[in-house]
Amino acid sequence: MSVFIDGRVEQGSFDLEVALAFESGRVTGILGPNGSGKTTLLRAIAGLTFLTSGSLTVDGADWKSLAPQDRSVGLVLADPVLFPHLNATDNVAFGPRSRGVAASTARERALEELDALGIADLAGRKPKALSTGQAQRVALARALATDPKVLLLDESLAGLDPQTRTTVRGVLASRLAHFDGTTIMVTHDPVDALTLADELVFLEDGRLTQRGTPAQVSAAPRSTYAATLVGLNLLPGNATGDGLVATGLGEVRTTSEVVGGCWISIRPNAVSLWHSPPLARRATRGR
Ligand SMILES: Nc1ncnc2c1ncn2[C@@H]1O[C@H](COP(=O)(O)OP(=O)(O)OP(=O)(O)O)[C@@H](O)[C@H]1O
Repeated sequence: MSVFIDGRVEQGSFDLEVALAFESGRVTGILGPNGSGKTTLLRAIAGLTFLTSGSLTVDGADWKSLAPQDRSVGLVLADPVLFPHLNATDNVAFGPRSRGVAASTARERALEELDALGIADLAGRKPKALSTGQAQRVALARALATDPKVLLLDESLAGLDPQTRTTVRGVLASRLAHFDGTTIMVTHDPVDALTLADELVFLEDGRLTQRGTPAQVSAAPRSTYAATLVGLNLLPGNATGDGLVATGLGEVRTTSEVVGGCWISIRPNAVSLWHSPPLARRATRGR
């Protein structure tokens, strides 16, 4: 076990009360409706919000009263926040530098991390010359370059267009497979949850309502929210690279550039069932 939180955070009329353990080397997706306490949980682990009562330990060390800068945490928000005057390498090197690593070692580490996230070619660019997707990869590299014990992702892919999101999600999945720390990821996106997370935690109104692997939650969702979220259609397919994927149900058109064996996820509410061709007025929504 790496991160153990058993406590309460009071914020005005809202209170979060959870007892959760997160293992190192694993990715946990935190899901729940707006205002259910997901960001509050991440802020409590990062030290940006203090526990009103209870305990927070990481690898056995007491973090409850530790200042944010003394916690080994990498935090990536929805909007990439980079220093505008520094290029990508120096932005990423800033993390290890601020933890006392020598300049040349920090730059080497930064280049390694940019490479791992597939953006070594952007090393010399300043943020104003980066797209949002590229900037978010730099922000991820900066968070990872400090080798944090805990990586906190708060809707980190939310600001990306669907195609970029697919690319960054793939890069992130490959990187997290080699990350030894604990990753806790807040998302509203079922595809992020099902493809990146080893385990899902559902919070509703400040309380844990379900925890399990994606397969366990899909098989027996305990709330309407969980059922809606995980009720994805997942189809095995074979992508030909021209935007078409052959599946057992026929050809599906996608915007993804993947070629070869793949999985397609289709949200149930994206499927319409028609008694006669779509120009007819009567349609039955599929669920
Ligand atoms: N500083 C604060 N003072 C008082 N209440 C707060 C504060 N920050 C958040 N809250 C309240 O705490 C509750 C939980 O907020 P939180 O941001 O953790 O929810 P969330 O699950 O991350 O929501 P979302 O999905 O919309 O991002 C909300 O009701 C919010 O209004």
